[in-house]
Amino acid sequence: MIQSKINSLNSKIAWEKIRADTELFDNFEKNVLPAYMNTCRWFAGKARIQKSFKVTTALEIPIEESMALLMIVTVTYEDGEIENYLLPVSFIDASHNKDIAPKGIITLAYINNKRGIIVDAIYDERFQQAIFYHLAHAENIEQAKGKVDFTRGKGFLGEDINAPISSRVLPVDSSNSAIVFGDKYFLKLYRKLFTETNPEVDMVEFITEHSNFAFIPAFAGSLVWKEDLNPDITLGMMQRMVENQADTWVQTGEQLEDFVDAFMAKSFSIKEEVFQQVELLAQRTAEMHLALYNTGAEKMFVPENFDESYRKFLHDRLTNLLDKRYNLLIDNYTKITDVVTRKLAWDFMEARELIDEFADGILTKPILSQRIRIHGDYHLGQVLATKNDYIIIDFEGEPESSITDRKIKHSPLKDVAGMIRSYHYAISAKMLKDSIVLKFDAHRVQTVADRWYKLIQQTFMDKYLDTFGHPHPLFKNNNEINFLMLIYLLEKAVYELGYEINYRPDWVKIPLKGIVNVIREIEKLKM
Ligand SMILES: Nc1ncnc2c1ncn2[C@@H]1O[C@H](COP(=O)(O)OP(=O)(O)O)[C@@H](O)[C@H]1O
Ligand SMILES: O=P(O)(O)O[C@H]1O[C@H](CO)[C@@H](O[C@H]2O[C@H](CO)[C@@H](O)[C@H](O)[C@H]2O)[C@H](O)[C@H]1O
Repeated sequence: MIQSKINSLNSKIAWEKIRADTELFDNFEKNVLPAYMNTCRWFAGKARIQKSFKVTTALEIPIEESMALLMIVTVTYEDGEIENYLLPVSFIDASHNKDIAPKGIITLAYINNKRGIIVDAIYDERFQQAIFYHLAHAENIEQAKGKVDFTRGKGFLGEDINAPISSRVLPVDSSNSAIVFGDKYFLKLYRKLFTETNPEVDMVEFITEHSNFAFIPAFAGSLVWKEDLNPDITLGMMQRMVENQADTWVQTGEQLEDFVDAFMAKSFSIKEEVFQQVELLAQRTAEMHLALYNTGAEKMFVPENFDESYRKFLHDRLTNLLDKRYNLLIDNYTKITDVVTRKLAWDFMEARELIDEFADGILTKPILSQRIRIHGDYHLGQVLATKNDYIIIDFEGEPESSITDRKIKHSPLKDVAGMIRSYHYAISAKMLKDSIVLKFDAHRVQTVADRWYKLIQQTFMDKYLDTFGHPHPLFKNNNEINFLMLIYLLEKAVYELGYEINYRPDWVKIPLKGIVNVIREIEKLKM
């Protein structure tokens, strides 16, 4: 790994003109950035062999009496792949004595005879306020190349355009960074950048501007770097801030504690309140899909058929994923020590032919259901629980897919499968607790977990489909619904197998059981 070689940066040039100091930039790229970025949670390349860090663009944003630079840092890896990251930076003079979170301090610096620190500007209040001001006034800031275009969405309240507002960084470490304004607005600054509009902005803006669906945080604005001859690059998006108790992964986990207590006391009990919540989430999910089903919409959102090219895409994707996961599983098989997990792995490996044959149905079966833009990475962690309802967030799409693939239309059943898998995870993870595993026979624990899962799955599916009413062009008939659900459940569980092998080996059993559940259903269809 590349290490930092200096403690401070020096320049005789004023900070506002710092781009002219090529020597400083060179130093920054070689000696400061690698060390700093490797400490950041949002930098996804930590485990890879890094070759270089280059500031390929530095967009200028005026801030109170100074300037912040929205740097686009291009990271090149040894295998030749590159990634672009957004790093906003500003210089804070020591005499201003600002209280900056230690993780925001990039380096000490002497700039134009002034001692200070170069910081990640999200921690600099001047930057926070400037961004809010530009969003509120929907300004364009001209750059050496193109402009930074700030837009204001329907979710931005007129009363806030000129009113003072407090700002702070949300202390949640995730793949992006968030600044919160007056507990009213949530601004996400994207860290990993893509040379196309981020799907999240497309989706949130579309739902806010073209439907009455109120269960996403309304779109309040975005900032985009636009250059005539190149695709737009989305830098950030602002939504209304949602007061929430927790996400539904946490909520479901808490409810499952009651279920586990009942099980320990030898009874099977799911509170009526739990079924009501599952139904409400299913209803909101269906309503989100109805908001996205807009036959009069522009091309990006108009519903499409299961044409040949989509069928081929879906089939290729599933079979490629299967190839990758079979190889990964074979490579890691000896690390699996648990007998039950080994047996599940065997069941999966032995079913390759059956799965391939079933997957070929994607190419050959008549499918008259339609497809639309969907959430794409839908699970319990992507839904915030408010006092009495749910708010759906994080429309960035599947983390492993390219931006172009994330914008492909699917049957909304793919989202449903994501959520059903998540319920399966919730009960399975809970049942892995030592207090249960050590006390009860594995077969009995599995039977009880299956029973919980089947009831919840059925409750979700029934309410989801009822909300659409029958028939609906998105779901031609039950045969298609069942076939597509199995395909998407399989795809998701096979994807998850990779995630668990790489990040949570103790949980490998969960997606394997999900895959084997699908195999058993396929076998039943053949009988
Ligand atoms: N509009 C919002 N209002 C309040 N909190 C939010 C909002 N959007 C996201 N969050 C919080 O920020 C966390 C990260 O948001 P998410 O959209 O998942 O970002 P990332 O893309 O960084 O994963 C969420 O789990 C939630 O706690
Ligand atoms: O939320 P991300 O987009 O980062 O998704 C990744 O991490 C998820 C875990 O946080 C992972 O989700 C899997 O585990 C969840 C429980 O932790 C479960 O609710 C999901 O159903 C399951 O897929 C996701 O697969 C991964 O891409």
